[in-house]
Amino acid sequence: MPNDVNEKPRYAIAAAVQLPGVSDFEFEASLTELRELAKTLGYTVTRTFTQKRAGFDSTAYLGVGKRQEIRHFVRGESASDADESEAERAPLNPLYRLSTLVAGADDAADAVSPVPIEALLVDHEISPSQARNLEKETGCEVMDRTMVILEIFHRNARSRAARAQVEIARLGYMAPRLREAAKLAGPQGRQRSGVGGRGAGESHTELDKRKIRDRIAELQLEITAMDAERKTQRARRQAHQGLASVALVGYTNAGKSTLMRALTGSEVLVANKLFATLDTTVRTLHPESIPRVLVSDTVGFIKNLPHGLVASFKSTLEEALDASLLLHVVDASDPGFERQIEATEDVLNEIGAQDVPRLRIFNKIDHVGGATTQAERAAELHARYPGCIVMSARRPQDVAKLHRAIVAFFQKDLVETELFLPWAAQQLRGEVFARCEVLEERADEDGAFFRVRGEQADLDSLREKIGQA
Ligand SMILES: Nc1nc2c(ncn2[C@@H]2O[C@H](COP(=O)(O)OP(=O)(O)OP(=O)(O)O)[C@@H](O)[C@H]2O)c(=O)[nH]1
Ligand SMILES: [Mg+2]
Repeated sequence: MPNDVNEKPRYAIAAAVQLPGVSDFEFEASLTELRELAKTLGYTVTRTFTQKRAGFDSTAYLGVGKRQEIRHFVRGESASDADESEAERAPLNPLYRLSTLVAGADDAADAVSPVPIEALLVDHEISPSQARNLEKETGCEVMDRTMVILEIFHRNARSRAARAQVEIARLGYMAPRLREAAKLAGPQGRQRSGVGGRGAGESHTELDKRKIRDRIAELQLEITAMDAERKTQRARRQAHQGLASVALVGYTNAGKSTLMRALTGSEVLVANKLFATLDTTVRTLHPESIPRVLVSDTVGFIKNLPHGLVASFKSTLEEALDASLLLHVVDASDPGFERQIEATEDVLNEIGAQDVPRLRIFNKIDHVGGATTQAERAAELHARYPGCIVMSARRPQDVAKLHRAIVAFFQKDLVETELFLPWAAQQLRGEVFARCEVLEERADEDGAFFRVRGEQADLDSLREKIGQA
């Protein structure tokens, strides 16, 4: 968003534990994604600390050694500074720091960051106490994957509905963290007094927790009201135009909004950022078809989408449930696209959309690089995912192909028939063309004959009108 460019650079480091059973590829892909998420928040990740462990350290997620290494990198000091030699303390000298950067030697275990580190991003959801201990030991603010995602949603939420949904998810994330803080705070955390609106014996934390519960309830009411509004709008749309609707769903940054623009000629937000879209927008497929098709753009998915967000965005995603066809957009140029397909399908199942027909769209084929050629990748995808579409949203001929596929899906159920329009009913001629695809037209002295293709319901209602005319 607009202020990103002017903001001063902010630096962060990333850390992750590689658990047994997680492949190197999967582990790296997830870390790459965390760095992308960080970039979306305005951070540059200067270094990544990784560690293989059988499980997370219960106290502070990472093992003691790794924690010390990070502290040293961030603060230029280690836990055992007292008995450190002069040579070991040298990294504190700014000139030394600069030289390590220039030499690209910052991967060394004893390196010190040449730039101030504002945050440590952890590639898992960790417990509040793990986060706090890690923070204490490393000397910098810790954000886990969930918090990073929540923060992005928070920044990108524009509409009232999206803001309310994100706030609920954030409050849900915060609530247990308050509880932890209360436990640790001990007796001081539990001031016993009845002043300031607090009930007798109610601690600050309990008060805060109550406030959070109240706020969540209030937001939920607001959302219910907005939902009702949305439902009415949706019902009106459906009554008006029949039920032909498709929803673009898929992993964040796959190109859903770009396709939405290309398919409908509308100006929705496209950005090379994660979770650029948080609201559902609905537009008509362009050029218009018979039947008329509505296209909706939806919020993107991601691996381990925080549960609070899935729940909060359910109403937004309901648009996807209502669709007659889901266009599952996949970034074919992303080496981790299979994992992204899985993550998307998990969320779709979670919201109960498993039975909605789906068309897989492998987008960004123009962006496939490396050892595989675009033709090879396309052939491989067609073989593995029968019926899929492989395309680039940047090529008009590909967009036209997708347009045809969408129209064909909705025309499957159309019936072909003949209509006779007597000269006395010519005022309905416009309606015939609007509701049906006219394949042939001929006329005689009584009126006009049309060979048409259309939906059974539309044809029935047209015949009735003609009969009454
Ligand atoms: N090379 C290439 N880039 C594309 C293509 N389609 C989209 N992009 C780019 O990919 C980035 C993300 O596109 P969006 O359309 O915003 O993606 P999205 O799926 O709506 O993302 P979210 O709203 O974050 O879920 C943008 O920089 C687009 O310009 C394509 O076919 N080829
Ligand atoms: Mg988008």
